[in-house]
Formats: sequence, structure tokens, C-alpha cells
Amino acid sequence: MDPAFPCLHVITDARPGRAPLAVVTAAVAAARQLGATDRLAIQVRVEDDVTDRALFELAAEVVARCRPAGVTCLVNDRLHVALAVGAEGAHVGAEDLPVAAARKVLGPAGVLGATCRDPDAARAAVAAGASYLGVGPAFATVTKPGLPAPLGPERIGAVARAVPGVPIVAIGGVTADNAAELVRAGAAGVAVVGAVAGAADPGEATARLLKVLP
Ligand SMILES: Cc1ncc(COP(=O)(O)OP(=O)(O)O)c(N)n1
Ligand SMILES: Cc1nc(C(=O)O)sc1CCOP(=O)(O)O
Ligand SMILES: [Mg+2]
Repeated sequence: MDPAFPCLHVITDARPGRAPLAVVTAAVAAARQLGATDRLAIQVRVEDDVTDRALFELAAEVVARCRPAGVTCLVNDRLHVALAVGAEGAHVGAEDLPVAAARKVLGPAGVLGATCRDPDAARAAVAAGASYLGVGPAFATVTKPGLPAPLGPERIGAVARAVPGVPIVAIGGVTADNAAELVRAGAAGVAVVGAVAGAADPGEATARLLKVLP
């Protein structure tokens, strides 16, 4: 597995009333303080009704904070915006471009994540060109409605075993208290929204997660 693959993916919460750029700034600063900027990725995620223009402006500001620090920036769903802002890559799921099409848009060097929930889907996503897999929901979450029942660590481990060497990023209800269990089960890292974006101190929350991850 690529040792440089970020083990902590902090996903922005850009819903009304949130402050995604303040959270990103704090997360990057916390990683820098720990000498761990290569272990952090910021995924720019907005609600579906947010315009491309608004996502572009937010993502450009995120890249401006990540690039100088050596933090990976990924854009959720919208490949054209990822390319337009010069992000390292993108993440796609069942409602987005199919993985093979996303890989075609992104090009061979881009980091492309795909959401999977079982071993067969994992093998198919990797064969189609995914660089890493987002696997969840690991545990119950209130951040995103309409998800299937939680997989739990064991079933996330089964997905990891299906695609040896491909980083598995566990997502859904992940906190600093349960992240290590997911890594023990086979995840290379975790992705979080609420644990950082919803924290009173997003920088401290980022540091706590980095300290329990490989
Ligand atoms: C790391 C990671 N894993 C899964 C997801 C979910 O992506 P997707 O299925 O496309 O759903 P939305 O995030 O678009 O609602 C993710 N974003 N990141
Ligand atoms: C965006 C997303 N996708 C999921 C999936 O399982 O596909 S779970 C999720 C939300 C994760 O938020 P939190 O860290 O606050 O639980
Ligand atoms: Mg999506």
C-alpha cells in the first residue's frame, strides 16, 4: 500500500451555518503542527443543490490552503470542478459518473476514490480504475440520510481483503474512539464529517484522529 496515502480524510460540511474554510484551516494547521500533512486529505463536499460556481469558489480556497502545506485535496462528485481547481483527485459514488468514466475524465495520474459497500463492488471499482475505496457506513451516522445499515468493522475488513493493496477508507459514524478498531479490521484510513466539522475545536479533533491512525 502506498505509504503516502492519506489516512485521515476530513470532509467539508458546507451546509448553511457551517464554516467549512475555518474547519479546513484548523485541520491543516493541526496536521502541520504534528508534521503529518502527508497523512491528511481534505475532501470538498457540498450538498447537491449547491451550484458549480459556489463549489468551484470553495474548492479553490481549499486548494489554496492545502497545496502549500502538502495536504491532498479531493473534490466530491464533480470531476470538472476537481480539474478546474487543480485538486489531486475526486470521489464518486452510485449517483455520480461511473468509475471508468470518472477515470477517463480525471486522467491516469489523478487520485480517484469510489464508494463501495461489498467485496464484489470493490473488485469492480478497482478494475474500473479506482485508486482507493470509501467503504461505509461503518457505524450509524446522522450526517447523511438514506444509507444502508451499518457494515461494522468486520464487513469493512472483508472488503479490504477483497482488494489487497488498495487503500480502504472507512466512513460513517467514525470518531477518534472507534477509528483504531476500523484500522485493525483492515482499513487504511478513515473519512469523517461530524467528528471534525462538528467539533467545538476542529484542530484538536483532527489531531486526536491523526494520533490514533497509522
Ligand atoms: C471517502 C468517502 N467515502 C464515501 C463517500 C460517499 O460518496 P458518495 O457515495 O458519492 O455520496 P456523497 O458523498 O456524494 O453523498 C465520500 N464522499 N467519501
Ligand atoms: C458522506 C457519507 N457517505 C457515507 C457512505 O456510507 O457512503 S456516510 C457519509 C457521512 C459521514 O459523516 P459522519 O462522519 O459525520 O458520520
Ligand atoms: Mg457522490
